[in-house]
Amino acid sequence: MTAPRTLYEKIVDSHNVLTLSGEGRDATILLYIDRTVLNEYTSPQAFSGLREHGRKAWRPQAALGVVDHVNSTAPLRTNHVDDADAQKQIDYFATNGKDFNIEMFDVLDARQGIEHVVLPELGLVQPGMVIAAGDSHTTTYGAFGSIGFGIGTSDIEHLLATQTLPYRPLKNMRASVRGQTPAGVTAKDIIMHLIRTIGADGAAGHALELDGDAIQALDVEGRMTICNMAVECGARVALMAPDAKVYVYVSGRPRSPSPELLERAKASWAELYSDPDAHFDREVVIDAADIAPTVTWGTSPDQAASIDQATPYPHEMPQAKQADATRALSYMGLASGLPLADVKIDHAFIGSCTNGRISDLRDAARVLKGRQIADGVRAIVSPGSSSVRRQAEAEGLDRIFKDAGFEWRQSGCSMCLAMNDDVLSAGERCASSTNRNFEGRQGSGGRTHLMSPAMVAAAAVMGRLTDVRKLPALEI
Ligand SMILES: CC(C)[C@H](C(=O)O)[C@@H](O)C(=O)O
Ligand code: SF4
Repeated sequence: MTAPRTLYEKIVDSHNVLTLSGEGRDATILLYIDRTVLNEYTSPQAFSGLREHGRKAWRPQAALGVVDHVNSTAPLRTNHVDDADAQKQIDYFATNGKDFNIEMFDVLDARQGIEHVVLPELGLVQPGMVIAAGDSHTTTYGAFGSIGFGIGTSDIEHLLATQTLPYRPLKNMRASVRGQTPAGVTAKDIIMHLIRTIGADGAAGHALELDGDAIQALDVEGRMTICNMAVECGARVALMAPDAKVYVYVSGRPRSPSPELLERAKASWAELYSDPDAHFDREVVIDAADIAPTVTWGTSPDQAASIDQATPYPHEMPQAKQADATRALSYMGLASGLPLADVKIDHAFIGSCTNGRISDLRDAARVLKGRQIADGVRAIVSPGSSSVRRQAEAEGLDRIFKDAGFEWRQSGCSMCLAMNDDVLSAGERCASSTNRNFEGRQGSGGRTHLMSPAMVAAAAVMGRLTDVRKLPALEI
């Protein structure tokens, strides 16, 4: 009988080419990578490295590149941007695609979008895979029971040249979210609550498996939101055991394997769960009933609270957190003891690989239907991919957003990290469906409050952070 293994260990074992050094838990192995994801921002040096060393891409068909970080989201955008550096990245990316025989989607491609939205919607993420990308939010793919992790530029070069990576397996951690979430609580609230509970380094050095009835109850897109943001509590890999919902999601998409192959794959997918006695180095249990709509008040994703709470008094916090909290409140321009529901906003942003999928847009549109954003608020929505945008338009969601006063833009990372023209001005405060609220993340001096898309919509309507469950009823 083999020793019980975690889901993470099973997938690592099945991709272990050979042991490079050490043994047991200290071994460094050579890990086979099924898919490589590239973007224009983190891949250039890797390609330059390949050129310098005279190397080719060993398995170009395993890689896909998408322009997403620096591109414009203007409704009538072209392949050209004003920023010369960004233009260079976009052009070099296209050249690299041609020279190395790798498929690349430029901004005008009908399949363009944020890489972590595009891969799953094409059917390129299947259970049991190992996927690496030059981007930390590659953890998103854990929603399918596949290992996804971010790598640096020199690793991208190694990966393209060999389709493998030297790899030190991670420790195992499990977070179980038990019971039922209260009405109005979304996947985003679950992950923000977990991050707030265990801290921004709570899962550092671990592969984080999430299970429990509250996770099983989520649709696949909600699960992606959670795995995406798991990196904000330090997890290098997030994982959820795949189930029938995942099987349905991964079939019938433009790049899904054939129905026959999928049928055969299901036999091995059925093994993708942690054995009952598998060892976890760390375990936490969250009671789903405790979770409320959550917003950040600070400059780290764990500086968060329920919307019905107030900003903290740093001296009442654990010693180790006081200095950061004081600095964060000052950067955010917030006094202590201020009810979060009194915090006024200037901006609202819906999009990103955390919450830019069709279900996220539907959630926000449900709140906005028949309502108007508050005077003085600027609100934009950037669908996670061009195909999400088309789907939303087919459902009439664009009209709801526009009628409410939102700008309906093209897809890309956009204001999630403000590498294009979608930037906050210093001092501006934004309700944002994104995943990072670091200082300057959405523009130098800009202030970010993270929350779910429905909560962003509610904040846009009220002009201040708002419990979406308490929005005044529509006058009909
Ligand atoms: C630009 C890229 C390196 C970065 C990441 O790795 O996550 C970005 O996507 C982000 O969200 O901060
Ligand atoms: S949308 Fe944001 S988090 Fe996602 S890849 Fe782009 S910048 Fe990173």
